[in-house]
Amino acid sequence: MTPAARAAAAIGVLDRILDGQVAEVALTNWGRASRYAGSGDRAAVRDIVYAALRCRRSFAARGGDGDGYGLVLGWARESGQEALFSGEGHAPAQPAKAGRIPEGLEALDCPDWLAAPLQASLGADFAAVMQAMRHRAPLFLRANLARTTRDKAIAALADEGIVGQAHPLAASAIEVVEGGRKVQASAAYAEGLVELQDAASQAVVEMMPLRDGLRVLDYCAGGGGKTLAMAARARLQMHAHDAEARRMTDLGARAKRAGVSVKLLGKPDAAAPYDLVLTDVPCSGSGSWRRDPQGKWALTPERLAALTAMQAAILGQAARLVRPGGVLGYATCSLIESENGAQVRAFLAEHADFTLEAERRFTPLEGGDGFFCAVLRKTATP
Ligand SMILES: C[S@@+](CC[C@H](N)C(=O)[O-])C[C@H]1O[C@@H](n2cnc3c(N)ncnc32)[C@H](O)[C@@H]1O
Repeated sequence: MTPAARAAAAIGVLDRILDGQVAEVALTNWGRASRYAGSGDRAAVRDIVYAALRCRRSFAARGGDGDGYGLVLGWARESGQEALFSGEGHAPAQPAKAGRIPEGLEALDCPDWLAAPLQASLGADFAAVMQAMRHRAPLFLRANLARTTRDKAIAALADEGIVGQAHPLAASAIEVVEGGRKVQASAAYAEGLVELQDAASQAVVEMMPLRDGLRVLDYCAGGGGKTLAMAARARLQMHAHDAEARRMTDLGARAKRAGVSVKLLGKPDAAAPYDLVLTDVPCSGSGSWRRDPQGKWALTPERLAALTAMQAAILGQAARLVRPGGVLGYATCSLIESENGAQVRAFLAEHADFTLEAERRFTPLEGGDGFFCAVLRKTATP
């Protein structure tokens, strides 16, 4: 496919997404219907689609319209490729609208209602963080320290043409700078030497005070990213639970590949009390909008309020499962204060038997996704 035909394909995919399809579904459907498209074409179309979803507001301004055509034209204008819109062959039609240079929140691709809460949380970093969110996230791997060292994992990846560099956010973090598309087919991945995991997500796990022998529960395990990262750090009695058990379907196989043992629990209190309970709660996902840009535009004040209520309920339930003297970890991939520090302070106001031991916020300015993590200690006497 020519670059212009790829732009035209991206327009079609974006129109499906704007009609309500999930981005991944729309891309898969397009791929199935376009047998002529090679892997390079698919990757290029995907990149344009995701860029347009991340920068939906500013590209609509530049392209003169918020439909697929306008968004891809906005992308082409921002990246100096307007000549792709020639109307010749498979190229998109020549532009009829001039568009305009986006300004303020529009230029930052920030929904109006989110500016106040994000400015309140991020302060002087607000504009830089929103700018960073306009670009794709780096690809990070976690060296599985249960099986290898980070340096050996980097060497094993290099043997397969994948160039990785140690990243300062976490002792296990590797940033892939070349050959990222080969990772999932690599022997290093198949043998469990590395896992796909954001660097800040790894840093959150490093904040958990883990040591051999501890009885640990990952209360919101989902696919098990943090479960496996915790299990790799020490010889734990590791338990995983999720309200939607089907999310943990692959966790057994992933644990086996990683060489760690995890017990899946239908009921979180089945093995209580625990030395440490991690609650990686459902959240706005505002820290990972680079990877899931549809979430930025779909979030509403009502949804945010429902999420904060759910987070408070989960914290309260999980707190009861921690043994006296044990630890409750609280994590979100959010940059919004009501889900982070404010949530922890509200918990502490109601739970006099807990104290705050550590708290940290991560933003994309450090390279990884936006995250928040608090470590809460339960008093030793019940
Ligand atoms: C942010 S995701 C977890 C991601 C996972 N820890 C990881 O690192 O891959 C939040 C998870 O919480 C689960 N969840 C939602 N409500 C819950 C509840 N009341 N109790 C336990 N899990 C819940 C969701 O099903 C979802 O899988």
